[in-house]
Amino acid sequence: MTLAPFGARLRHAMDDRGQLCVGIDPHAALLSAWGLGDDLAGLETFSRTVVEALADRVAVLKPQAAFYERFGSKGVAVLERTVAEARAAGALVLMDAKRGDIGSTMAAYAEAFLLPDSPLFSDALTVSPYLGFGSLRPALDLARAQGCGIFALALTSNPEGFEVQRAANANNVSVAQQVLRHLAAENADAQPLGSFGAVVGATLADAGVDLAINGPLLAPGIGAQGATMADLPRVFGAAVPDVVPSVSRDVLKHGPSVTALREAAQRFVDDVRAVTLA
Ligand SMILES: O=c1ccn([C@@H]2O[C@H](COP(=O)(O)O)[C@@H](O)[C@H]2O)c(=O)[nH]1
Repeated sequence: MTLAPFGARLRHAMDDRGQLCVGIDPHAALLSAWGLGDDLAGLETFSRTVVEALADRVAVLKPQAAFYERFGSKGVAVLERTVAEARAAGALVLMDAKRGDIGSTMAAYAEAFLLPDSPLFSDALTVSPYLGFGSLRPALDLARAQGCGIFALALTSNPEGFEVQRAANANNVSVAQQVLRHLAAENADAQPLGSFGAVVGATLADAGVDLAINGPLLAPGIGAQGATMADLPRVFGAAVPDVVPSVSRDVLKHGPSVTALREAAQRFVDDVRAVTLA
């Protein structure tokens, strides 16, 4: 069955459930705080609990692949189950794997995450455009064909990103702005929202770029990295309705109580709603 375009599915999910992405980041410190071992059993219980708590109510769940890969193939198997269970429970799954390589290799990464028969099939994938936006073509094309989404790093939430992403070409156009222009071209004419998004940190003093890409803007950095939902209007301006604020540790620290995880996520959803209605 062919999926509807990711952008349309995301818009619907955000209208229905609110603008929030919760990251599934099983840090060793969180496993310990939840009373779990830093091992495969802990990884599985942690992931299952987050899915049980949130997959039927938040718009997007974003597993961070690194925390599964550190356990090798058995950790990746937990990731496969986590993705499948989260999708089955109704969440859109954005795989945070930040893949990026020459085009021929990018095609294999795209198949790993965006081909429906793949064990890691996800609704969307984060990618790095720093081998040149054109190197992402196989992933962009496969995502479009399968009703999936792509989120390309534009202005990341970490301070170290500045020297690369704010560097400018001879026409004084920053690298980030060029990425955003490419995304806007991919989203041309898409309704109600394009499927090709950008990662723009909520931690930025201001975006300083044109964010009108007709696509979603994933905004990590809220909570543990210091940003709040109140920062969204300053960073994103008129694009706030297309922002998918992303929170990992500041929700996850409330586990393992399912109720407390749900309440924490709901507080963030309410905070975003307050900002968008202001
Ligand atoms: O610019 C970026 C891109 C991705 N991330 C990822 O988001 C989460 C943030 O976790 P918190 O606990 O909410 O800080 C994590 O998986 C990062 O790899 C980001 O932070 N910034």
